[in-house]
Order: sequence, then structure tokens, then C-alpha cells
Amino acid sequence: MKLIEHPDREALTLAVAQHITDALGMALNTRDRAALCLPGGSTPLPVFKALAAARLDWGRVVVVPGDERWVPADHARSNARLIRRNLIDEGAAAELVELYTEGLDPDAGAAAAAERVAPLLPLSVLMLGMGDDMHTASLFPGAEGLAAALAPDAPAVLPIRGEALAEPRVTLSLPALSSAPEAVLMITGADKRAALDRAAGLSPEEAPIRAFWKGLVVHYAD
Ligand SMILES: O=C1O[C@H](COP(=O)(O)O)[C@@H](O)[C@H](O)[C@H]1O
Repeated sequence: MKLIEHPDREALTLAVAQHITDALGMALNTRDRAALCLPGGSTPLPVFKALAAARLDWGRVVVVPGDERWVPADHARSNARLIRRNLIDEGAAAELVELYTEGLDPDAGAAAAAERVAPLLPLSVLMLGMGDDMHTASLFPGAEGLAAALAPDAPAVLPIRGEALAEPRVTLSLPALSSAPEAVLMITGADKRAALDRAAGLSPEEAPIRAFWKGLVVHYAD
């Protein structure tokens, strides 16, 4: 794991956007289409806006959320909606592959999403977020479905449930997420910085971000 500390959030945003732009540009030099996997939540929002201005051949980029809350595509908690509004509608003319399917429950929906995601693998670029509880994507410590999603032979997308979760979720599995050559983690604030330190001494079951440690580049600002 490599930690890069930035003086403030503006510098952090610019550095993460540049990191992803460079990695995507390199992927587009060697592949017809590049697959960019992005986190949800609130932290990456300024990066999405900065990325939208990047001079990339977005028509050859497919974007997929790393996880999704099982809510309709226009719901305020939808990760796909966040990506659509802040990246694609802001000018990055990429294709967005959504994980949610209207009318399916999370189990059937995860299987349907796995069929859409499998052809995108290996991912070209993986950006992750992390919660104070050390979850990443929707790999939550103690969640129902975590062990299946961490298994080496897991399908690309699986359902996740947990008492602390507001709604069921689906997540790209560890094998799908870690098909990318590296993982770029963006975190802000002292609580997440402390969670990262805590994760270093724990297992992936206890601290799912730990499953990405090898090759993980962490960008941090307070
Ligand atoms: O629920 C989620 O949380 C994490 C972290 O989100 P943040 O708002 O604390 O940045 C996010 O990476 C994940 O994709 C999302 O579904």
C-alpha cells in the first residue's frame, strides 16, 4: 500500500483526477475500450466533475459503479445516478453500465448485473472509496454475502445485506474488482485516515479494504 498525503482537498481532487486520467489514457493506448470502475458515496463527487473535463476519448470508455444500493436509477441514493449526473452529464460521453435492474430483487438483479459486468473484465482502472468501518464498494465487515463476494471464484456481482444497511445492495466481487492492475483509493478526514491505519492490522473479513492492500494507492487529505 502506498499513501500519498495532499495539503488540502483541492490538491487531492486534482491529483486523483490526474491519476485516473493517466491510467485511462494508458489503457486506451492498448485496448479498444477501457473499463473504468468508480465508487459511490459523497467523497468522489469533485473528482467526477474534474474527470469530466479530461481530454480523453470518452466514447471508448465504459464506466461501471463498483457497487449499488438497491434503489431505482433516479433515486437520490443511487450510485449510478451520482456518476451519471457528475461525470457523464458534465461532458464525459462514456457508456454507463448500471448494476440495478427495475423489477428484479437483489439476488436476480445481481445475477443480471454479473452478465453485464463480466464482458468488461479485466477492469482497466479501479477507483475505490472507503467508509469509517473500512468497507469498500459494498464489501461491509460482517455483512451477509461478504464471504461469497471475497471468494476467489465469485461471480462478478453479488448481493449484500446487513442490519446496518438502509437497503440491500449489490457489489462487484473481489475477483472482479481486483482484475484492475491497481486500485486508487480516495479518502478524506481524520476518521478515515485512522480507519486505514486500523485496517493494516486486520484481515479482509474484518476490514474489506485490506483485500486490496497489494497495489493499493491511497490519496488522502484532511
Ligand atoms: O456506501 C458507500 O460508501 C463508500 C464510502 O462513501 P463516502 O460517502 O464515505 O465516500 C463508497 O465508496 C461506496 O461506493 C458507497 O456505496
